[in-house]
Amino acid sequence: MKLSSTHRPDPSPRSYLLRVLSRFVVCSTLILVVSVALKSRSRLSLLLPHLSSNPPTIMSYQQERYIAELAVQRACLLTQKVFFEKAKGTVSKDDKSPVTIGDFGAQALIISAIRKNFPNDEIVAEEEASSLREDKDLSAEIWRLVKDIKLDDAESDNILGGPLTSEQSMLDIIDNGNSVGGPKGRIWALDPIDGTKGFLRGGQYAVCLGLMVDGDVKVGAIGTPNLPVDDAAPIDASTGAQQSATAGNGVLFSAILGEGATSRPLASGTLAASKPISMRPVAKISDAVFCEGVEAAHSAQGDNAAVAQLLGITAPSVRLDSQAKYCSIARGAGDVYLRLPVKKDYQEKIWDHAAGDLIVREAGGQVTDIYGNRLDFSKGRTLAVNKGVVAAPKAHQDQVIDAVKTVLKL
Ligand SMILES: Nc1ncnc2c1ncn2[C@@H]1O[C@H](COP(=O)(O)O)[C@@H](OP(=O)(O)O)[C@H]1O
Ligand SMILES: [Mg+2]
Ligand SMILES: [Mg+2]
Ligand SMILES: [Mg+2]
Repeated sequence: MKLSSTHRPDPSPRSYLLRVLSRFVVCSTLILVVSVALKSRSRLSLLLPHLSSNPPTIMSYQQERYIAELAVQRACLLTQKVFFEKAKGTVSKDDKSPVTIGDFGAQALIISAIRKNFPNDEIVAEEEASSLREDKDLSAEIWRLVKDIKLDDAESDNILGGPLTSEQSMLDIIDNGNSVGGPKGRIWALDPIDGTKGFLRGGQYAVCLGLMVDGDVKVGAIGTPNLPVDDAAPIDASTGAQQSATAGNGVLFSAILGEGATSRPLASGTLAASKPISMRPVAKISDAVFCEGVEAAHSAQGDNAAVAQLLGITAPSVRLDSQAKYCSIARGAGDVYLRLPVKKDYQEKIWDHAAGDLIVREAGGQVTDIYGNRLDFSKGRTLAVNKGVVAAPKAHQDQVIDAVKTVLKL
């Protein structure tokens, strides 16, 4: 009989078994290869997020926090040196606000550490070097200071890139903080000395660094060399320049989004041990203690007092310069931070708030503007769409905002 081309004779049981077996082997090898490829891709995408079509949910920022804290700690060695000098090399900026050799020097040291560790990141920093390029004596004075600052621990100092190489490179590094900011990418916000007026007066000041990713603050670190290490040390309500009799002064605060806030004593080498911090539970808002700025030109103290009165708060407000206010309420030394606007057209600067905003929120607080909107760090170098700042325990934020709206007739 002639066989058609499609017709095959029935296979023998042996060859049939062999065919089934070989198909099974091919199929299972294929399944294995595909599943291994998928697994390693998802593992890789955690490290290289651009490989994944969905952004990874876990991104820990531990390294960024570590570098930020170490860089702030090193910069505080410089600011502390200048703090105890009578002449702080103060010059007046175009807006008439002061800037000292401490501000310039701290900015150079911190930007150099960021450049070394995260060379592709952008930086929005408060100061720029144009006045130093015209004032050779001041530039030389800052360089004399900066070149000798190092952490006691050589390995930690090397991680930050070691000493800067020349006066000229120091000026260029200071000008690296000129990013326009915005809603995309990794951008650091740096205030080398926040509360310069407090720094000059002998009060509180803070060295502040935050990392924003796509306009959202992910990491914050703040060094406050004049805050007491002891969270419960009494604060002088009129000056804020208190001394702790026991544990001494100098605290380093930090936070990572979603991972809580911590504090540790400021050290001079490796980082000291940290502990979690949180806002104080306040049963009734009338029990709360207000923090506000010392400078009447920076926040409306009369309006602050009217809000306090409306809320039934009788304790005197504690006046502190700088983001030490955010840090204080984050560790329960005070409960509410009010920064009600003095001038209608003033735009708050992102470096004055980025790190403090995150530290307070991670300690259990809420931070908004006077309308109750979250601070928006994606609008450039200023908080262009916000007015003023209100920070309070989460449970009481709405009540405080209502009082603010009543007092300001919003
Ligand atoms: N009219 C104004 N309203 C609000 N903040 C102002 C202001 N003029 C200056 N500032 C900011 O207030 C900051 C100090 O805040 P505080 O009064 O809470 O200590 C200053 O930071 P620098 O000291 O870094 O320049 C400056 O950026
Ligand atoms: Mg300033
Ligand atoms: Mg500032
Ligand atoms: Mg400043």
